[in-house]
Amino acid sequence: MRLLYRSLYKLSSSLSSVFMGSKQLCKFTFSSPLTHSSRRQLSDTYRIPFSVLPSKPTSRIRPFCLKTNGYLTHANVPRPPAFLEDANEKSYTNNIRIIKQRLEELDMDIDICKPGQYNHLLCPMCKGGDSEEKTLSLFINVDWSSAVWLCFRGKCGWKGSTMATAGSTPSYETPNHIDKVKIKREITVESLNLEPLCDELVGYFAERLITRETLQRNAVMQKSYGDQIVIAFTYWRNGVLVSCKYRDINKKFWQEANTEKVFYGLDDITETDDIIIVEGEMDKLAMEEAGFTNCVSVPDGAPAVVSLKELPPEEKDLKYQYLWNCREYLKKASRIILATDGDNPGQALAEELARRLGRERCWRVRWPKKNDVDHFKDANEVLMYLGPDALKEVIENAELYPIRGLFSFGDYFDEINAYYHRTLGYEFGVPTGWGALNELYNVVPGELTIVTGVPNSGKSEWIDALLCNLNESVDWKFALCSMENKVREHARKLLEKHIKKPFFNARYGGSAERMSIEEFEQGKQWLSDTFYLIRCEDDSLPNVKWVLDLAKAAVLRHGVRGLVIDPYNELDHQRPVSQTETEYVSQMLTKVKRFAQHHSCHVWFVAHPRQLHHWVGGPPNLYDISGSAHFINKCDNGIVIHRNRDPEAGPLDQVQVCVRKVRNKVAGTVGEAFLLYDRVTGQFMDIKEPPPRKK
Ligand SMILES: Nc1ncnc2c1ncn2[C@@H]1O[C@H](COP(=O)(O)OP(=O)(O)OP(=O)(O)O)[C@@H](O)[C@H]1O
Repeated sequence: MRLLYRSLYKLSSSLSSVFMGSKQLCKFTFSSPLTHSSRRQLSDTYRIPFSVLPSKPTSRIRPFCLKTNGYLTHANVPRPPAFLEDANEKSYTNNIRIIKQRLEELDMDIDICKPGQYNHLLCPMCKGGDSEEKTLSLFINVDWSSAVWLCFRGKCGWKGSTMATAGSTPSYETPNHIDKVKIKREITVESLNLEPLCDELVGYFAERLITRETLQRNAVMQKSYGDQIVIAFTYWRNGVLVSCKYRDINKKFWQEANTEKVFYGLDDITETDDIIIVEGEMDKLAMEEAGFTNCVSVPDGAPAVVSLKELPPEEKDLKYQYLWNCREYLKKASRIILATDGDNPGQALAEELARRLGRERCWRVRWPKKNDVDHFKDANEVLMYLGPDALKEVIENAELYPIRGLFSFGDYFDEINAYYHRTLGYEFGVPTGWGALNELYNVVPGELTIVTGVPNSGKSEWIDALLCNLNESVDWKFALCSMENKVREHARKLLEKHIKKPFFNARYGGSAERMSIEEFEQGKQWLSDTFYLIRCEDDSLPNVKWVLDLAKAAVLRHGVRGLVIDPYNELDHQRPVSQTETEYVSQMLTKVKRFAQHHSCHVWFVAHPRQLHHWVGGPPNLYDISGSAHFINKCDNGIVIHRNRDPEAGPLDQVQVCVRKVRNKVAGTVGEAFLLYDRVTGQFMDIKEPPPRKK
């Protein structure tokens, strides 16, 4: 029996040591003198039926399989035999001391923990998430020989183990086994053999305008590696040395292994609302020379580019662990100035920091110009070349970190200046070519004009004439989506307006001479150079997106400045059943306007009025447009084209251009103008001075 217990104890010890390294189910066989039955009994009793680092928090983690609900009670935890306790009292006390120390080093609060049972603690990695639940399950062996833990919070899953063997270190990792977290070592200036800076190194810093006082306040030291001396930047937290980073003469950096990742200069931001973050220790020291001690440096430099991935959960955000480790310091800050390097990695770092700290409280700096092309790169360069006052000015002139979608007018000053000085072009709009409309309607790039009128009022003709005028005056080109027109007929109408002669010798031409073949050939070239046709080749109806995509191609490929969609009802307007026509029209017009604005392109959109029941021959109202009041609400300009059809009421060739809406007062105002329509050439003319018809 005594022998059996001795073997048991031996087994228990050997189990402990295997326990740490194995991720497998541990089963042990015994060498003689155990009998088969005692071996089975022992095997059953001392099997450790769980992986030390289980992939799932299942029942496999229950030691000794004695409990059905996953938790052990004092009563059913097997205890070592009493005489062994006596015999190993010293080792038992030693175990407690070591295990306690190891777990406390990992920030586990084990004062309330009992061995031989599952203890529920706040996980030092995830702090229990937002709810701050005690999600860490810690099991300490009854004899304090080892401990194992697992955080049951899905996002964390931190797990690990440690044992009381001298010289061993705890091991722990996240469920994916990729985020191996380094063990935090206790270090001191003495244990790292750090020494005060020698005069040569003080001189080296002096060349960079870093004074001895600044070096002393920041406890910059040195360390000897054989005959080489390197700079030691000491990292402190609450006055305790937590890490040390070295820099050799070749600007090579390395950090003390297994130490905590925190900001350099952390203790300088304990009480500050404003924090400056820089990219290197030298920059932190440079900031101090400019009068800013509320500055910290990142410990690891900058990433090459901004990650395109979603932000990882903080426990997996290993590159930026220092941010999370210093969260308490950063929480309080209301203004964080990101004074990272001006190069691409520096800017990528600023973006990564801003993503994590919240853009709304971040600011950024603009490094001054070095010459016509380059800017200074960082704080130390500015200090060295321009001095502390210039560096101070850089920080004082820090600007709000941009937030996508949130702007100030200041962001647009270039554009506003250009508008004021009229260097953009067409600020007042392009005159239509008809004096009668000069005060009422001018064509501004980026605006949307809705044109309506009863059928056959001459809407399409008027728009075509307008395009010809604009081409003549400012050489604009246009994309035409005119579904009702046959191409050849549309060509005829445009050519007649351009050449100012009828296309055919036909009835409508009267005595006017037909355009010559030369004029026709020249006109064809003009057509090709001026208009780009958006047409659906098959029978299906195009939708607005399709039209706008092609118009965009016409803008980029041919530089068109105007798009005509004539008429609206010839497009495909299928919409989801849940969407009303009003909602659809609103969204559709938003897309059209966005296109116009983005491409600085004027869009004319022809929309028919709904059936007018009691029409007495007058021009319709913009609100009569079939479909939705959004046509009038959303457009920049609303024009009704109307013509007199009653010989009693006035001349039949008179066309009324009713400008019913002008949003941009620079470009016009509401009012009416009358033009004459020349049926032979399709030209529209001012009434007072009709242009001579070419014979
Ligand atoms: N003031 C006018 N006097 C005589 N005929 C005109 C006048 N204005 C247009 N027309 C003629 O009316 C016809 C239709 O013109 P247009 O296609 O421009 O009208 P619309 O308003 O666009 O028609 P719809 O609403 O059917 O598309 C053309 O043959 C055109 O020559």
